Amino acid sequence: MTNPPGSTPTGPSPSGAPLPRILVLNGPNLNLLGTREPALYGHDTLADAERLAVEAGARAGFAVECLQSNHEGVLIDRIQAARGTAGEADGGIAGIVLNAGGLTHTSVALRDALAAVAIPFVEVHVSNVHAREPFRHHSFLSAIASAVIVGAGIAGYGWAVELLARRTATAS
Ligand SMILES: O=C1C[C@@](O)(C(=O)O)C[C@@H](O)[C@@H]1O
Repeated sequence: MTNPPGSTPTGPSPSGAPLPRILVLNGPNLNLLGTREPALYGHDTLADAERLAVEAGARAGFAVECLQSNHEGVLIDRIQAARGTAGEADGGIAGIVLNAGGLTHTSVALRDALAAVAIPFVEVHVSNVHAREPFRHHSFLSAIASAVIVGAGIAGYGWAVELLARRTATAS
């Protein structure tokens, strides 16, 4: 269900006004969800996770755009492109759900991009990273995240969208 950047799978609101958008970004190896180390990550696929996010967005009046990439720069480019778009005519990006995979534990550049755009984001991990190897206990992203959801399986994607939708509605 990975959509090209700019797509709005849930369409305009009944009034015809564009829906605000939530961007669901997945990093390296998350395209393998469902077949990758199922004892750790379960059998649900990335398409299943994205479907939960789209459905949660639709219930809350948000369009959801999904992108997965194994390349750090692609993720950073998409985050940068979202900067300052929140009020734009196409709805703009009001929030980001991010599972950065292994980049979570290594990428200062991804953190810098998120800090630069100042768009609220929820960090999601399918597995409980704190119950795993020590190198997964540190995240470069958590300190600047609105919230962190770990170990809830793919349910975390739907909850993250719901949380961003609520917080965005409260903030405006
Ligand atoms: O790729 C991943 C997946 C992950 O982000 C998760 O969703 O549990 C946890 C990371 O440590 C790992 O590198």
